[in-house]
Amino acid sequence: MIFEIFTTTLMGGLAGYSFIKKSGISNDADKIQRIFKNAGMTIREDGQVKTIRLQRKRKIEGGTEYIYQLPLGMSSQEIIDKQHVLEDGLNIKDKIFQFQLSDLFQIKFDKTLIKQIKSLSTGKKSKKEIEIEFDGMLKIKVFNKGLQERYDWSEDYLKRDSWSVSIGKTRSNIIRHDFDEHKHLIIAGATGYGKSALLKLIVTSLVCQQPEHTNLHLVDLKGGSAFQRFKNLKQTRNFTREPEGAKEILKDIQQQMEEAYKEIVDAGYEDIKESGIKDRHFIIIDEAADIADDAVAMEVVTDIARKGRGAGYYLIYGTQYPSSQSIPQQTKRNIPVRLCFVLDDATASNTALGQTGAESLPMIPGRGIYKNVKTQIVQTPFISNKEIKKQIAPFITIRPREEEDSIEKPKTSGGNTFKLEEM
Ligand SMILES: Nc1ncnc2c1ncn2[C@@H]1O[C@H](COP(=O)(O)OP(=O)(O)OP(=O)(O)O)[C@@H](O)[C@H]1O
Repeated sequence: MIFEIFTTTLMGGLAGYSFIKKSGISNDADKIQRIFKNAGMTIREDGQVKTIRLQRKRKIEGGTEYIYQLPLGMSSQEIIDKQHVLEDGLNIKDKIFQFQLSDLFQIKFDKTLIKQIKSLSTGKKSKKEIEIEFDGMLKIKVFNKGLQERYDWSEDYLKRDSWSVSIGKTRSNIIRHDFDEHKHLIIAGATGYGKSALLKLIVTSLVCQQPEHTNLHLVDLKGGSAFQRFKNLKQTRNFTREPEGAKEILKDIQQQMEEAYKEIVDAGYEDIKESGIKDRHFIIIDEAADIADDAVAMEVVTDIARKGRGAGYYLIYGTQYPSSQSIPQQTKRNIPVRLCFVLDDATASNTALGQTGAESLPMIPGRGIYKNVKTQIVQTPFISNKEIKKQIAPFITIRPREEEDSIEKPKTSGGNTFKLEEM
């Protein structure tokens, strides 16, 4: 019976394979070339239409890399912006049943055999995903399967005594954001795709990795539920859920930051790293759009983005409504590193990321684009509230009631532990 199913499927596969081969559409290199022409990714030179030229291809883990030469006058950014057009083109089905010979060879003879054959015959294959890079040559990596849809955070991702936080996985790498190197971070994304989860993960990691030197200023304008669990951490210097409270805290931080920077410079150092001071301050704002109308608060945000790096005041700025109001131009210029989950449209993606792409991410919580030097698609680790509770438990202080009340107000001292004379 099993043999019969297998041989029938094999014959069907062979027929399908030879049809696809004949029509030339199984070949991703040909498809890419056609997509470029059809989508107008061409230039005109001496009256001729020119597009990318395939130089070579090679097998990589999970797919194939195609290496192209760009014609003079075509920009790689233009191609990166059209990644979704390429991806859609490569995933267009030419018929209901579509499988290749290689799919049949991957069948495992175990108790899932029937399921595997069924999924082949219903054509439920994983969507192909691509990554584009330009380093003088245009490299298009085509992966036969999508990125892992979820992975759980574990303690192994912690890097003790470091400001480098694990924030995602690509197919081949763990991506870490090193706050001492890249300082600020903008996190954008439509509601429900992992922004708050990532902010909680960052706070937990910082507290566990640098418990003695992390200073948190938490502005939770989404109702206070996400950051509430961090309110009584010994590292929490300020906590508010109100836009008005946020303004007061921000003004106070601005003053502290300026004093700290002056001390560093007066002592003859260029920045906090050079001074050897170990403390760092993280101003974490969840829903920046809620203070976007407040000119004073926004002026302070821009100032921290501009001057905070030298003084060790780092901004982590989350919003689900990226716009020119919620992320002013100057703030954007000073925060080149972004992590963007799926967004409503290309305009929002352009605002948050400086390029399109976030609008066509798959609707998978935790799937995002991390833009640093390179632009990479990542899956962020998932950390449960139970795990957060376990990790931060050693750092919770039970505050006397009076102090508990005052944490909503900015603290003018205590948060700033810059003591150069102690070094
Ligand atoms: N990295 C992840 N991997 C898998 N699932 C995730 C991940 N991050 C978040 N989720 C799931 O998505 C849900 C929504 O996440 P989260 O609350 O972080 O979204 P959000 O973008 O902050 O939304 P909102 O703005 O409405 O709070 C979580 O409850 C969780 O179930």
